[in-house]
Amino acid sequence: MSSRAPFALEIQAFEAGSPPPHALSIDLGDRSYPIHIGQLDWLGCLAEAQLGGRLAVVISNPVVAPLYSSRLISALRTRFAAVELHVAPDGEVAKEWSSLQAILGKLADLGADRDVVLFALGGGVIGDLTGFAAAIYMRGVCFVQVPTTLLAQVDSSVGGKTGINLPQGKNLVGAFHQPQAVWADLDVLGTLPAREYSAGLAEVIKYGPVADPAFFAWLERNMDALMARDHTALMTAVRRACEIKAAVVAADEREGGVRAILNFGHTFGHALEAGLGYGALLHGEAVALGMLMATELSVRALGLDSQLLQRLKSLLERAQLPVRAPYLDPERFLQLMRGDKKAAAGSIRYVLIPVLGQACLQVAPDALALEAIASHSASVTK
Ligand SMILES: NC(=O)c1ccc[n+]([C@@H]2O[C@H](COP(=O)([O-])OP(=O)(O)OC[C@H]3O[C@@H](n4cnc5c(N)ncnc54)[C@H](O)[C@@H]3O)[C@@H](O)[C@H]2O)c1
Ligand SMILES: O=C(O)C(=O)C[C@@H](O)[C@H](O)[C@H](O)COP(=O)(O)O
Ligand SMILES: [Zn+2]
Repeated sequence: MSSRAPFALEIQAFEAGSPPPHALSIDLGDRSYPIHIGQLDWLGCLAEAQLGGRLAVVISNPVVAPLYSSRLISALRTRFAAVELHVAPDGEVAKEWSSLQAILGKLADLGADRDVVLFALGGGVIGDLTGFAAAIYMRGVCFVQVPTTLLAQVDSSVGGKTGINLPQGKNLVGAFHQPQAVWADLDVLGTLPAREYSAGLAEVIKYGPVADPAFFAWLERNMDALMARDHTALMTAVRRACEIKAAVVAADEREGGVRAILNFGHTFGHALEAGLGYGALLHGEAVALGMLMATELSVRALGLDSQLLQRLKSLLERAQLPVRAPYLDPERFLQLMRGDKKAAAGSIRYVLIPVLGQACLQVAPDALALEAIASHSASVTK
């Protein structure tokens, strides 16, 4: 098997000790935008973004809207003549055509023109759905990400990947469309259920193996504080995750190369999500399992030191994430992975780890991939 060179990535060194500034910026030329992190004043963020006008539409869901929409709507009323709320269904199942159509229909019914601004108030599902609606309504309108899950704050709200699922695979329909700003208010995480919080930690952990050994070691030292939702630890983790994601996206917005490293664990994970039925596993849980499988494959195919596999497994366990996948028929698993967007010329390309902190995109024999899957899966349907 030919071995690919790891992607090169330049990121600022990780400094856990220094007090983090509360706003980052993602450098995309005239489409650059701020990522605000911390205890936020949404009015101030809005003023800084210089957003205002005739109509703002908040897109949320039945869980998040009762918690946070009135606070957001009050802030928006100071700068928009009209503010409307649209409540999409909750959960992964909402990332589909009917939810998208309902948003687009609502915008048209409201008489929204190209100056409308959408606000995605929710987790990654609401962010992906709202972003896609913003990308295609009147061929593109502005939107702001107001992420309310840990996963959305550390990953999905940044970088402009938007879209919906098909039964055949995750995120198979979508667009790259960058938001105007990201407002990651750590206070809203107080109401997040424990299982969802853990799912977010999976995407935090992801950044270590592919880009940042020092951050990985910091996570090992600070997982207990993170599990206790300690504010300082959380601030450091969210900020570092966004810093890495912003650097990767700025280097390769449309995933022609290095951006693929953010897909570590996702070839396996997305297959689990689609194969078991959307919502059976949370996205972060599927990514946790996928990272174990991809690391196992890296050991078997690239000779990665198996110590990393043990370290990763132990960190995932401490984050209360699953480390054994439910059974999925191996042929179905492979079939779903062949539909992954990174596949080329009929071959599945995996994000693998030749050495801690570096990643490459690599074809591997199906037999090895099946061994990696079997090593971290239940052997039969329960
Ligand atoms: N675009 C990207 O770059 C990107 C990156 C990672 C993941 N994703 C996508 O994100 C989705 C997963 O996102 P998620 O994990 O945020 O799931 P989610 O959006 O379904 O939110 C998880 C659950 O938490 C609830 N919730 C949200 N905020 C809450 C709060 N503050 N308090 C109480 N409950 C709250 C939601 O209603 C939901 O039930 C997947 O579809 C995944 O494919 C996209
Ligand atoms: O931003 C990216 O790039 C990512 O790959 C982040 C992933 O965590 C995320 O789940 C993303 O939605 C996956 O994208 P896809 O292109 O594999 O559908
Ligand atoms: Zn993901």
